[in-house]
Amino acid sequence: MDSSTAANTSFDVDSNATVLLMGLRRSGKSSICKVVFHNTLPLDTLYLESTTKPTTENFKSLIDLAVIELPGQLNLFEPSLYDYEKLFTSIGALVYVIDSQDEYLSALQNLAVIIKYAVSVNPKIHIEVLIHKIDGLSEDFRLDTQRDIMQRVGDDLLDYGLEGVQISFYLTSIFDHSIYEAFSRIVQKLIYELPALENLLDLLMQYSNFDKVFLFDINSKIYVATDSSPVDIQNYEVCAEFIDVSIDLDGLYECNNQSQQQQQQQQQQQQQQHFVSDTIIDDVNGSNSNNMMDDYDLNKPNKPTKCISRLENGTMLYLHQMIRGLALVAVSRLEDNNETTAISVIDHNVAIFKKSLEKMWENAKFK
Ligand SMILES: Nc1nc2c(ncn2[C@@H]2O[C@H](COP(=O)(O)OP(=O)(O)OP(=O)(O)O)[C@@H](O)[C@H]2O)c(=O)[nH]1
Repeated sequence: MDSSTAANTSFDVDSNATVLLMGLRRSGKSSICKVVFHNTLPLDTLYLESTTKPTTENFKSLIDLAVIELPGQLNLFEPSLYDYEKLFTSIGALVYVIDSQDEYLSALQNLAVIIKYAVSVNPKIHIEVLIHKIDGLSEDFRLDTQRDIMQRVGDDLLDYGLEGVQISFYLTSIFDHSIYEAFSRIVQKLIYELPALENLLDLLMQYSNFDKVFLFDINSKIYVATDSSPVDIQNYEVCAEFIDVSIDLDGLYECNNQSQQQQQQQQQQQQQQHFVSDTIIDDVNGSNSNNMMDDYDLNKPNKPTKCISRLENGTMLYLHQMIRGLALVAVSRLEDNNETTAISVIDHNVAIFKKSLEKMWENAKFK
């Protein structure tokens, strides 16, 4: 990949890179925030207290994302302290959470009223519906539920004369990767220049013999972009787990005086995740003391990490830390015999990709 092939475009993020999370009480809003953005274990959300007032969380990644959660008991049309018009005009996406394990007809009525209001004050708003807690439904029943909900929402909008409104539906659960996949797709809609990023990733894939490549936000495991081939959830899972393994190995590499017990634990964890022992971890700048999570503190110097591993089935995983707490993670079915040359080519291409990303970021209007 030569540097002139890398698109020379700047990317803007939506000035409204704010997601409004709504849904009835106990639908799962706080749990989603905790699991996706704070790495809370799903079971630790069981006894979360009810949210009583709007909360905002800010996440710095490729875009500076804000997630506002409105308590389930708030009624938009009761006189209140909150300026809903201002709120709805300033958001990029409305994410409405429906508890699929519960009786959902009242949630659907509530959703239709909210959509009607949202599009009247902000016609450009993205409307995203999470059919949530699907872990409690059988495979067949999940699809039936989705069909039923989509049909009813469509009918309700028709009654309001809003048949043209675009709504995306996702089947989600905090107990598997579906919630990350849904949030990845939602966040991507707020990045204006996503097509340019996808083009760059397509080029990188083509010149580097990758089968799939993701640009991940390291902390949340949301992917902010991927190449244009379809996402296979297994590829996503293996790449997301590889980030954790790389971080663990990075820590191991950093602390020479780490106790033997900790090292054993990390080795066990690595084996559990089916990674073979020929993982190479490398600091691209030549210094050994780095931690990928450092990139989150944007005031700290950027010390990128690279990690390569071969799975038992021969697949190669390649991770390279980028800017803004992001990591490029790729899957390749590269043969063993030409590995060294191929990795040099990949390193070269990835370095060009990273420069293009830096350039895009420098030129971004909204930071
Ligand atoms: N089975 C299952 N339970 C979930 C899932 N997500 C959340 N829950 C559970 O649902 C319950 C309510 O979750 P909360 O996150 O508190 O719901 P909320 O929408 O924030 O509720 P309010 O603050 O009252 O508006 C908790 O016991 C969670 O553990 C899921 O994907 N599957």
